[in-house]
Amino acid sequence: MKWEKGLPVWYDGRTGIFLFAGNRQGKERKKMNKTEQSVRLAEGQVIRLPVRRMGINGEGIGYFRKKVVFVERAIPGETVLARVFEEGRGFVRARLLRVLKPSTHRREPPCPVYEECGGCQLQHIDYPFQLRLKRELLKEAFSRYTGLKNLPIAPAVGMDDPWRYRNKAQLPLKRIGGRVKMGMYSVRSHRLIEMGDCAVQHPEVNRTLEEARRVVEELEIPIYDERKHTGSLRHLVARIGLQTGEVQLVLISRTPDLPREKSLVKRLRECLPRLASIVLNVNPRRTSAVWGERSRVLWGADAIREVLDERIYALSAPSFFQLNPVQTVKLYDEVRRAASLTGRETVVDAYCGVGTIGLWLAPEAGRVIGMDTVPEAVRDARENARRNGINNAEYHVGRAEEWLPRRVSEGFRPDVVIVDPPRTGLGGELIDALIRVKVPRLIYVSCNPSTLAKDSARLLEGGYRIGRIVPVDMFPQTSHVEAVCTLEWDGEKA
Ligand SMILES: C[S@@+](CC[C@H](N)C(=O)[O-])C[C@H]1O[C@@H](n2cnc3c(N)ncnc32)[C@H](O)[C@@H]1O
Repeated sequence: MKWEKGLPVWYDGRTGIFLFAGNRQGKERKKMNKTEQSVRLAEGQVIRLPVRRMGINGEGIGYFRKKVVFVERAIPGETVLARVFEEGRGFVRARLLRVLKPSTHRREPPCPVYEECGGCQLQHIDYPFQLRLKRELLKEAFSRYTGLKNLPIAPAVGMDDPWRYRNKAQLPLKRIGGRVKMGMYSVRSHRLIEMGDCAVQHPEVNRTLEEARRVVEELEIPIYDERKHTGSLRHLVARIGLQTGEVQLVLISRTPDLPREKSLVKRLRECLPRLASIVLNVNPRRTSAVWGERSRVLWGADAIREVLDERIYALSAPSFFQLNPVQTVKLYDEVRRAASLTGRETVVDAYCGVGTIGLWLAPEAGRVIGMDTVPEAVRDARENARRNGINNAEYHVGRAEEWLPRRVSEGFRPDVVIVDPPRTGLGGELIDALIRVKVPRLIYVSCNPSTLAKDSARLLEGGYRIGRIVPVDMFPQTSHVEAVCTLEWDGEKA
């Protein structure tokens, strides 16, 4: 007999289950017949689990009696003791109790709030192994959705220093007692975890947010209460141009104005001399979405500037921009390599944001056409083309899944199409249009291995073949994976 957290336990070698004395589930389980035991794995049971691989959310995954078991903070290669806390269809979630056989890649997470904060998932794993696991995630996703096992997936392109890389953070606020608190929500909850000096955010982003929080508290700006849907200020957002040092602060409010707005702007400017822009974004809805549709500049410029490899980019508050500028250069270089342009091609930059990828390629292309649904981003893209002396690029406001099929039906035939969609992936209409148009080179930039692999499976069925897949680590310490997947039109197959 062993002891676990003050309870005597028996290990049943046949089932691999630890049975607690006095535990109803344990007693009932002893009475079950063999078939029942092979399928039931109830809440509270403690199991011994060899961890086989990493899940998309960074959890360790093992298999127990044909069920997939997810255990947060367990590392592939380890054997752990875990307690089941949730049973789903064909899977269970279990909490890590003890690591019986630790991985050589396990390390002490440097962040003091790592266990509570939902921001990072891999700080307990050394960085080289994080990169290997991310590559494996892509491999598994492609194997599951396309059935292809030996795809040419390159080693993940990592960072020399995988800390303090994030150029932007958006944090919710809460008034608790007399204090204004700010932080991340802990996993699967709205419990606010104060983060202090976040180890993956740029120090200037941390400083801007903390100073702004202090000023908001000092001026007693009313904070939004999500339960009652009252108060004003919901989130603070800070973004920095790493090369220019310019900082933008966005105040996201339920109400169209903030009380003491003038004093607030004055104090923020006094406390934060690197601010180049203060914007109020209004989100009056009862929603967990952070951003509202309308923005108003309270002070300074409407956009900050960033420089990537000698190109300058304007970034308005609502426009998307990659969160890790150091890796963005490597990501776009990878896209340029994949495109292998000769100067004559027509290139489509679908989901273009502020035009970054298209402008990276424009000097080597005949013509670049980009589109995005956010009007501010398209305005930035046009301005960015002008500022960089690029006159063969045009940008449109529109949905890629509507724009491209319409143009294809009018006879438009691009040579290279780059798609860089949100996590949800490409729409069916866009995939159909890409199959109809038979693009010689289709470059899919993705931040979600599952949708990338699912969409690729449909493109493969339609006549494309996969050239190369390169993971680029845009988000060290987290389980997120970015990849550049090159697809080529396979004339023979079609
Ligand atoms: C992952 S970002 C990529 C942006 C850009 N390629 C870059 O590297 O910065 C996705 C972009 O798609 C835009 N977007 C979302 N849905 C869209 C759609 N249906 N059609 C076109 N653009 C869309 C978003 O506004 C965002 O700018």
